[in-house]
Amino acid sequence: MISVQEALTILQQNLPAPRVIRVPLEEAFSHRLAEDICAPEHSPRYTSSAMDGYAVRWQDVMGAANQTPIRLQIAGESQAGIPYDGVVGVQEAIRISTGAMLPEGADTVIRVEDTRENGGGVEILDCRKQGQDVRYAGEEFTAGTKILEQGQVLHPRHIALLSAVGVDSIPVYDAPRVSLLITGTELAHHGDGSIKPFQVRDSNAPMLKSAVLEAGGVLIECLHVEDDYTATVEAIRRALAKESDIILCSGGVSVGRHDHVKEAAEEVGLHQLFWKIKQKPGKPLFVAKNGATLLFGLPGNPVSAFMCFQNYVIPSLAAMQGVSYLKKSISARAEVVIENSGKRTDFIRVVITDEPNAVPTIRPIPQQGSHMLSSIVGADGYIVVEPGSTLAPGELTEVFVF
Ligand SMILES: Nc1nc2c(c(=O)[nH]1)N[C@H]1C(S)=C(S)[C@@H](COP(=O)(O)OP(=O)(O)OC[C@H]3O[C@@H](n4cnc5c(N)ncnc54)[C@H](O)[C@@H]3O)O[C@H]1N2
Ligand code: MOO
Repeated sequence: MISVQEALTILQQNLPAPRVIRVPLEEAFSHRLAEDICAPEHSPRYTSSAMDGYAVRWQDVMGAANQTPIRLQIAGESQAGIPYDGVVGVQEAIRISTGAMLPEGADTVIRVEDTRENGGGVEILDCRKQGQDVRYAGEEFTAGTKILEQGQVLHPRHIALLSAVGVDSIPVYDAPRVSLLITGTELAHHGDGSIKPFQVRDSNAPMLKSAVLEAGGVLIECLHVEDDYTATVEAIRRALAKESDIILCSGGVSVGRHDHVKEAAEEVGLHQLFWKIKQKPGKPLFVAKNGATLLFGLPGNPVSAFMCFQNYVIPSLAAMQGVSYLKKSISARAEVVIENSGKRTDFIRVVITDEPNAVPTIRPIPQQGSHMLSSIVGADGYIVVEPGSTLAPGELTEVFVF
């Protein structure tokens, strides 16, 4: 059996390289940028008005006030999308809408509220400073400025920024392609109304499907096989033929007479990277490789499957999307004594309590069985405690957050 660290290192050395694809902006949501993006255009693109009002020359209106209004001639209009094509002359005003292009010759905008129209003219009743309510071309950033960094996950606000400056398609990391293979003769669908007393509802398939999506992967297919060697061989062969980056198997990796995943994987040409890690839960995790495809044989116990997904599959999927091979962690203090008197590294599920102006504290979930899903639902993360080691109350430790 190898250690947790050895397993992580082997995995890191064998990860498929990230694939870069160019996608139209409309399809970029939730992808990760593969390159820095520089703005092709200034923002704003042109100098415009921030308010509805009149575009004027500061020289003509300075000093205008309620008691001493200044009258200008209205010479035209600049509407958003229909600019005024002349030049603003002496003592002229141009009606202007919010977002409309500031006409040549004007340098200041007077809001409608600070004016009074009469006849063909307008009286300016107030003005504060030259350039008021003008938005200048390039004032946010100029063309060529770096606006987004490689690795950024594209949320709606990032997509808005890219479209505002005329980016039409972008290089992103392709979502890793994942095939799921759920093994187990005892399994029944979660919605099965005529489940037999000796059957188990399949919670790994729904969990892993959503876990893959949450980690940025794309699910190619989800196959179910009974604990049958030939069926398992065929299912893995099929997943390989689909050019999966990752084949994620559930169950059938221990030493029972009906555990076939390891032998079946080897039969179709995957070679073992490791099998069995000195850890709890998840001891029989099996990882194998064929070309650019990695196979994870997750143990069938639902908590073991989840914890192996957290500790090994998530960092792998992240690395395949251009993110360094890291797990998200925080520092926290133990509330109580936490010890590992066993022989395997223990992934102890903990509840995190935020403390005002202090380091958060943690306490273990009381029931940690690898068949008890409540041990991960009731927890906020896990700590890694080596065999024979003890955390004293108040001691700082690293917590990997779910
Ligand atoms: N003699 C030994 N037996 C076992 C060992 C060992 O070292 N020696 N290791 C134990 C450990 S640790 C684990 S973890 C399990 C892993 O076994 P498998 O990966 O072969 O998983 P299965 O036997 O198929 O199932 C185990 C358990 O999980 C339930 N299960 C399976 N699939 C699902 C699913 N999709 N949804 C919900 N529950 C599932 C299954 O019914 C079993 O109860 O092996 C130990 N045995
Ligand atoms: O890996 Mo097992 O999870 O210890 O039950």
